[in-house]
Amino acid sequence: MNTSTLVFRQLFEKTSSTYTYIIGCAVTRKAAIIDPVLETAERDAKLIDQLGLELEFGLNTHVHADHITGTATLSKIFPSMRACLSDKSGAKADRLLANGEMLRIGKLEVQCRHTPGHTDGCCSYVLSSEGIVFTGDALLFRGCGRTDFQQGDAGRLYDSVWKEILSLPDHCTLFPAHDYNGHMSSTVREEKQFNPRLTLPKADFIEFMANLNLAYPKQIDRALPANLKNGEL
Ligand SMILES: N[C@@H](CCC(=O)N[C@@H](CSS)C(=O)NCC(=O)O)C(=O)O
Repeated sequence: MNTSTLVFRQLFEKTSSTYTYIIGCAVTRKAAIIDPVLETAERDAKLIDQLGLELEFGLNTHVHADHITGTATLSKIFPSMRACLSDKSGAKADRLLANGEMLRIGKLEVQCRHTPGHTDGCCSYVLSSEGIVFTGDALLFRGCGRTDFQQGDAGRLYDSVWKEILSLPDHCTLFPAHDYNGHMSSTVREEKQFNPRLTLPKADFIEFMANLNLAYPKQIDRALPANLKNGEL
């Protein structure tokens, strides 16, 4: 991580175990927030102000099912912030991003890589110069996003994670949207070696994902309709 050009914070929302990230250019103070949560949006806005950052983008990795995004709240606090989602999300946002599209944040360049499978519209955000990837729910620490609702497709998830994330250099640091056991980050090298799901052959992965038997997220009924409208209640 090149700390001379990057301002970086990892924040946590405990009800949904969501990680929110602030990334900023240390030179120009331009910044983005990744996967903010409604309940902690004001906390994050205060930190952005205290760090002297100018919030340009609110980047959602996908239409979340387990919490309401904080991008609508942050747009009110920072009117020049543009809320972004994948152009395959089927949801409303200020800017819909194509696969491979680059965003400039001061001297930082962030690439949107589509990583569907958990949902159709999942994407990861890659800061190549810093060797950092925000994987959303596509790839979690020693795990991955579930594929049993919201257009979930285990075969598609397997292909997109291997093609768009695990093909990056081994040293890249991976920051997920959630962790339920206290882990905060991983690397491409570790997940290629130790991820118990993604290291399976594809057919076995598909069978494994079909038998996860997870309970539905508690907030799904309020989160999905709101998140299709950028978190507007
Ligand atoms: N208990 C939580 C929901 C937990 C959950 O389903 N997490 C999702 C990501 S949020 S849709 C997931 O993909 N989990 C994968 C896994 O293996 O845990 C709640 O009620 O919100």
